[in-house]
Amino acid sequence: MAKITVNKDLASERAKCEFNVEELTNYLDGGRENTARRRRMEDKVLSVKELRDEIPEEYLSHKEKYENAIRKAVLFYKVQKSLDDPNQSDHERIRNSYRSTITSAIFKDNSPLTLHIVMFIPAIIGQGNDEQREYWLKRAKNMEIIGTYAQTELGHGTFLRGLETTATYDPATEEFVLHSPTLTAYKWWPGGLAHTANYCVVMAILYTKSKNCGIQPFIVQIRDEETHMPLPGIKLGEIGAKLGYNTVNNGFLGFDNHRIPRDRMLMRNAQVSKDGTFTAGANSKLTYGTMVYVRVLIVNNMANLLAKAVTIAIRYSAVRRQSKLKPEDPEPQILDYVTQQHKLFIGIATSHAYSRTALWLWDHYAKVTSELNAGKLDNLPELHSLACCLKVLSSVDAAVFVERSRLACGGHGYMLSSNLPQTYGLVTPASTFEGENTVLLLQVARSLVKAWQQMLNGRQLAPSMAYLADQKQLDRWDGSVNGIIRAFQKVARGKLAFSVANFEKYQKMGLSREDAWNKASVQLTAAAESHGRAIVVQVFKTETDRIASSLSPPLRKALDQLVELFTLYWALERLGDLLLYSPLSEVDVRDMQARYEELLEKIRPNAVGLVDGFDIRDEILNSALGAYDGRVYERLMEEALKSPLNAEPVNSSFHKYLKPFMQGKL
Ligand SMILES: CCCCCCCC/C=C\CCCCCCCCC/C=C/C(=O)SCCNC(=O)CCNC(=O)[C@H](O)C(C)(C)COP(=O)(O)OP(=O)(O)OC[C@H]1O[C@@H](n2cnc3c(N)ncnc32)[C@H](O)[C@@H]1OP(=O)(O)O
Ligand SMILES: Cc1cc2nc3c(=O)[nH]c(=O)nc-3n(C[C@H](O)[C@H](O)[C@H](O)COP(=O)(O)OP(=O)(O)OC[C@H]3O[C@@H](n4cnc5c(N)ncnc54)[C@H](O)[C@@H]3O)c2cc1C
Repeated sequence: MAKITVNKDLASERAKCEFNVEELTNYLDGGRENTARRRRMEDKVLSVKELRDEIPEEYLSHKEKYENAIRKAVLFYKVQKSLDDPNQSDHERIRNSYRSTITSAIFKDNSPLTLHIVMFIPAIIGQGNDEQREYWLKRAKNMEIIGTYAQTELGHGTFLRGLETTATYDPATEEFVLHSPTLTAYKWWPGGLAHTANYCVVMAILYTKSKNCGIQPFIVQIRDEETHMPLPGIKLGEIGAKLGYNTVNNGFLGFDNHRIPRDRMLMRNAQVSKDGTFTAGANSKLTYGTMVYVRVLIVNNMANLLAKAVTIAIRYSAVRRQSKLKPEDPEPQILDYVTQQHKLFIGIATSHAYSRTALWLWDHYAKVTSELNAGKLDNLPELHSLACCLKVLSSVDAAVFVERSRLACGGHGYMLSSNLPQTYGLVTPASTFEGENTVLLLQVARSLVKAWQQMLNGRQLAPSMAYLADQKQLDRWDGSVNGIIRAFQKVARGKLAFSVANFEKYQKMGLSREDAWNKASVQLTAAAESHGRAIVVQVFKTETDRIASSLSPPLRKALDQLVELFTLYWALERLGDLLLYSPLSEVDVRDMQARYEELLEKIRPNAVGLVDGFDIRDEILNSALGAYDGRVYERLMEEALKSPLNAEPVNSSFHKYLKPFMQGKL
């Protein structure tokens, strides 16, 4: 293997690191064997030359980008399949791949098959009865059919009960008639829907015996399996260029009285019999299960995307020298500016916080799902609330810290060759898709208000809300991590109590329950956000303590510093709340600030080691600024030279327009 020359600043950063980077990687992967397995998979995928782009994607046309993405998606799927361990359960397969970011090496802007894997197959698993699973899963898993999840419409994304697509049962032919009565009823957004999928799970309002039976899932063929032409009665297309996700092939879909057989309604929860009799499921919200599943996955996805961005920004900050700290000294590495550390170290800590939280949530999801399969529904409301609030917080924080990583790279962070703009394009839609964040916070608030009433009635609360029942005030400020976690719980409790009181006050003033809720909703969403913060700091701390106990002291210390930094960062961000709801004094604030600055200093020598520990290969980072060797300037120039405009010294537009214009001839 050719020896790589590493930038000397990066090399000396690596020499300074106080812990064993490989041990950190193994910790993140969940063990040495998992690291080895992940690397084997990466080696295998990256050895396929055809999966690499000859021309940078950004110089392709919209159409070429899609065609190239499909070419690679097919090949990538085959390589992945050849590496699959058939003995793993679906749960293990997902858990074991939580650190896999190899898809990013192939697609800068995500794959057109994402929705097939992430929603179509899970919708069949979650919504299909045994017979339907048997038939459709085999076809979907073998890629004999490609599907997506078509729920959102041009006129409605959030409000599912307001969807306009109808599925009307016709007992005479034992068929459902799918129809889009208006333009706003067109399905709009589903990934892969435009030109990739030939099937989809369509969420539509079911009518049988002239009754609205609510939103139900239907598996619908939309294109001919041979010719790929849209079937009669189906209008399909692409929704156009977007901020990101441009290779995901998001589409629109309209139905003109399109008929499908009765057995195409996915009938795990509710059923329609041959004569049109509707049997409701145990809980109508089980129909929303696919969204819960994806919200859980998003938390992990956000942690991985943030790890990527912060790896790029930290390495770049170790290489980049700018300005002067002291007049007599040379220009320092920008990583030596404490403001730069403040911008970036929180990104490292946040990625750790959400990857720990994501695993914790995934295990919780798996437990509740197996209960649901056994007919026990008691823990569904808590799971829904947790998935909503952790999806919201992880997506908001990832978007903020990815963008901060980009800004921290100055002008070069604006270059597509840094891969930071595209990474932002991948994190920011997560605040909207799978439930718009404000709307999901209102769902969390709804569950908190309910819990509050249960507490007042002396009933037991779900474990993640149990802290609400602790009425004791904090008698003194405790600045330890555990002390701050308790303070965050007091903040969440206090804000909830305040918003419930206002919600009730507005009703007493004569507003309807709905109007009072709307009027109190800014406070309610703030309480929901605080609840989420309390959960994340607590899970981050307890899960790190639990898993890191057997690590070497230097690594343990580095992880404890990240947990403390994360906790202090949010305490300092939320000073107003803490001053209102905890016994925090001005002196305590000064102490916290001092400790925060001390932590930045302690983390500084380990910063490059910490991002190296994420073990994200150059091919996955795809960044001129973030490569392992730190050849930032050389790579920027190499990438610049790939611009098609650099293929000729004089562009034809000079003779056509500029020259006549400058010579006054145009
Ligand atoms: C760590 C392991 C990870 C491993 C990772 C492995 C590798 C995986 C690789 C990559 C993963 C990458 C993932 C990222 C890519 C993702 C691409 C995503 C593409 C996007 C797709 C989409 O966006 S699909 C469309 C999504 N749409 C939405 O989310 C719509 C949002 N709206 C709603 O959900 C509802 O309408 C809303 C909840 C807002 C309101 O519903 P409504 O019927 O009006 O209900 P309401 O009256 O308000 O409440 C009634 C009652 O129901 C309860 N409830 C609501 N929802 C649920 C639910 N889902 N489950 C359970 N209960 C629910 C609600 O709380 C109320 O309860 P009560 O208060 O009455 O008790
Ligand atoms: C990249 C991307 C991929 C997507 N992929 C898919 C897909 O594969 N399949 C699919 O079905 N959908 C998909 N979607 C659609 C996505 O799920 C919706 O955009 C999302 O659910 C939000 O709905 P909306 O766009 O209708 O926003 P709206 O609900 O119209 O929200 C607009 C504003 O109104 C506010 N608002 C709405 N309702 C309330 C309320 N009750 N209280 C307070 N404020 C409210 C929101 O907070 C927001 O500020 C995708 C979207 C994106 C961006």
